[in-house]
Amino acid sequence: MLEQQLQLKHTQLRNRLVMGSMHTGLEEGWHNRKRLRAFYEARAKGGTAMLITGGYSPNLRGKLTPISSSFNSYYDVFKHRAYTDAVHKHGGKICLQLLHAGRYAYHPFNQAPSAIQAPINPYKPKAMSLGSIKKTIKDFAHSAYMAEKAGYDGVEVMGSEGYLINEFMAPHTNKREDEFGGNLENRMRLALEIVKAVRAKVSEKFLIIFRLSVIDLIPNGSTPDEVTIQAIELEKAGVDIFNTGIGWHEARVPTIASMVPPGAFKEASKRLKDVVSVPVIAVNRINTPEIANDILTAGEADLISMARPLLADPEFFNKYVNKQSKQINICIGCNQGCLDHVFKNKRATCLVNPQAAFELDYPLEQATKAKNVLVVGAGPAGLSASCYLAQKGHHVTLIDQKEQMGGQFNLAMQIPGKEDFNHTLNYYTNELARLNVSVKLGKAYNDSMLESYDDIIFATGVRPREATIKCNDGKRVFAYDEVIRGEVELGKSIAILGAGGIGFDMVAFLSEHKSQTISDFKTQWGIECEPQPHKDERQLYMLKRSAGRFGSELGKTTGWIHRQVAKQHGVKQIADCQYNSFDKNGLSITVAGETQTLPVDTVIACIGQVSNNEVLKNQLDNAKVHVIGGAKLASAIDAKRAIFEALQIARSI
Ligand SMILES: Cc1cc2nc3c(=O)[nH]c(=O)nc-3n(C[C@H](O)[C@H](O)[C@H](O)COP(=O)(O)O)c2cc1C
Ligand code: SF4
Repeated sequence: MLEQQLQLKHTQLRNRLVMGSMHTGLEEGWHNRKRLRAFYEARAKGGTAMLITGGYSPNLRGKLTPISSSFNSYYDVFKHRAYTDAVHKHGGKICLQLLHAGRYAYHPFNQAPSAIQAPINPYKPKAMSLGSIKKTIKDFAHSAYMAEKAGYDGVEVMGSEGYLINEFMAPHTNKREDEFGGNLENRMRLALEIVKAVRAKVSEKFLIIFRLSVIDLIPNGSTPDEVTIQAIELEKAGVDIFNTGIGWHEARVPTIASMVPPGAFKEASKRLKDVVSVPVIAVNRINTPEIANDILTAGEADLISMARPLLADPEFFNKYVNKQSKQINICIGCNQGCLDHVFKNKRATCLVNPQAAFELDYPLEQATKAKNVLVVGAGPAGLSASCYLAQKGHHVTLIDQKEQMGGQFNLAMQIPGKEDFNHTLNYYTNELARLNVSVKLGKAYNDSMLESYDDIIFATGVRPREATIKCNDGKRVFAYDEVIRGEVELGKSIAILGAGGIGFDMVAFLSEHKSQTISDFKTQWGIECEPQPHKDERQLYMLKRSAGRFGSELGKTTGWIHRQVAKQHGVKQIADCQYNSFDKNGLSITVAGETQTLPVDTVIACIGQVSNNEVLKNQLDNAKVHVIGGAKLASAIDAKRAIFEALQIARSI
């Protein structure tokens, strides 16, 4: 169980929860030092047993980007003392991750075992010379030595996800003919020499965690048998704990997005556990105490890594151990606030917790005077605003003209792969009760309410934009919300108008897309990893007015998955398209000047939203009226912005 201590050789972990490595964007330079310290401190204070920092390169060439962080000097030692002290003060342990990016390094000086370019990087690597390999081994050892000086309890050597060490292990990227390439013994030599060199440079009590790629999910990666041998040899070389690595960054198999069922990769940790005698950490999409405990009690791992779940809630462990699990703000795997930010060189944060990595920027202070606040609308913006305001000590009333709370959350959680939005709705429902928010459903706003409150927040959300297509023969264009709510009868040949997030969600919904787990890849483990095509009952078309690529506005880390789902289900996509009319023969469209009729029996509009803000038209000049979320701007459904604005408005009242 999560609360059990774990005695390592010389170190005791106070429980089984590890914060997985996360590069937040606060690591570089000196100016964000206090912010990063506050970020780590909050997670240590929240009860997490051990934190692993984001990846730091042991040398210049291994940096992920030219401005990414490295760790190898006394300047770094001095800077990092602040982090290790803050974590130790709260009884936690902290390890530094050493990551050499190899051919994923996004700069022209990148190096790899062989000069084979990664499909996700425009920079072709140079094959490393023997001298360069030896120097890299020394650099890892030196960084570990410095990490111990900085007060770290250990290092995690990053040997997975397709970075340098992993590239040496896999025949896919290692075509060397010297002692570091060819047979398995040679391919794993770099990993083993790094571990031995680190062990020789640090004290006996200093932990070495190795993140081992258990399943590469690329063609010509390490086979399961090879992984077994790698693990056994690495343990002999001095590894104290194994962390599980799943899939290279270039793998076309979802490994962490919301479409991945929680706990999907526990079998990978189990495979490691079966062959080593040191503790093993399970990873990826373990987002509730229940899933964590199932894995621990089944003996599938000894420790549980949660990375994003600790962005979503730094108090995860304390809430669990104090029997307040219902109060945990659960990570929904959306990547919108965290990884999608990192890929845009923005600071990582969290959709459901905009204070993550902004602890010092957006604190929520207690109100000096408790006010009466009315929140209108119980969707993402209204729910979160009510909770933040009540946390500050205000008296909050939340009304919604509907009989059900949740707004757009209710639609989102019906989409395959977005079921976890249910967690967020449950979280807010529980918090409203705990914080004594007065909730009145089925109650519409009217101006007579203005008198009774000090402040009024309109969070009335959005409704679907209606399509203006001429319809004949009793046909009608359906709105996406009525389709998701099951209010209309659908045919077998369906045109989806719009190729934004909702258009792609509609594809997953109509094709009843099923996410795959690691079991589906069992027979192909390490050999062939392309998901198998599905057999669909319905023919779907996806149309958009603009020219260009479908799904170009989707998030970097999930857009490719949505496009892959559409491909798997044989969705026919037509861009640069004008919609003319819809009748019993189908949908008339004009593409590149030519008019044609698509043989569809159903048309669904996923063409955006309009704000539901009519009720406040007369009140815009009123100083006590505030508008947030979709009611303010309906350009796209955006729960991240809604919750962020809710936090900001609560901070200002
Ligand atoms: C913002 C962010 C940055 C990350 N940076 C690193 C990193 O530097 N090194 C690493 O090994 N993994 C990194 N990861 C991956 C996580 O360690 C973890 O494997 C992944 O998020 C899945 O676990 P989770 O479902 O518990 O979040 C990062 C993840 C996120 C969300
Ligand atoms: S942004 Fe989404 S995936 Fe990232 S931590 Fe928050 S809830 Fe989880």
